[in-house]
Amino acid sequence: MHPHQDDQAPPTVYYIPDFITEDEESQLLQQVYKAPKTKWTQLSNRRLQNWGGLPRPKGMLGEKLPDWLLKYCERISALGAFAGKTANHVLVNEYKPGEGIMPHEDGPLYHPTVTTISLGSHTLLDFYRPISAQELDEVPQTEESRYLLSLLVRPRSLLILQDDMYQRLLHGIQGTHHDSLTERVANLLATGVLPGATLTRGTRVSLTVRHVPIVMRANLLLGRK
Ligand SMILES: O=C(O)CCC(=O)C(=O)O
Ligand SMILES: [Fe+2]
Repeated sequence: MHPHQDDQAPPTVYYIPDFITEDEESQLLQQVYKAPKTKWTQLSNRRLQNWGGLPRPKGMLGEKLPDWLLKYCERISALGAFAGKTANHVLVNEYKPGEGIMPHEDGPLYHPTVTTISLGSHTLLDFYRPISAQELDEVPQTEESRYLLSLLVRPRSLLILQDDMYQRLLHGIQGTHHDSLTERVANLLATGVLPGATLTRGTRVSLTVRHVPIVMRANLLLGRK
């Protein structure tokens, strides 16, 4: 049996090319790189900035978003991406060519919609089936056999993932320098890139814009009104 035969196509993916203009893209990049060095967290294969507070199981100690991010939180929320709520959290990730992120789930702390603006370069976001309990007894599932499809995100685009794409599947980015665009890229038609093309990665900065439902106010934590 073909290993992917019983998997459904993703139910809720919206890909919006040119969601922001080239001017807005360079302004956003300027703001990201203007942030103090201490705002960056260096990980082994990327670095990141966290804005809006640190999401924790008991809630997020909310911090005011700067205007340059609030603008996009509001623009994305106005599309109805967060069921009437306004996004209050932004993760900025920077990937140099060859960098990526291991397949993972984003977890339960967020409203189950993730929206991503890409800046500076494209990337290929790969999606994987989770390992099911019954399969654990059988043949070990390799990353390759669990791979389902990829989405190409080009600079200035907005990607919105909801439902199973967010809650059931894992997503990751391979640490490569070149991406070959095969039939496994599910949104190729929407990107204007021809099948068979190879794209070379530059430095990509992504803004992952989300809504964290449980927010604590600092003054409540300090016991003041
Ligand atoms: O850079 C991206 O588009 C994905 C980032 C991501 O998956 C995350 O930060 O959880
Ligand atoms: Fe993620």
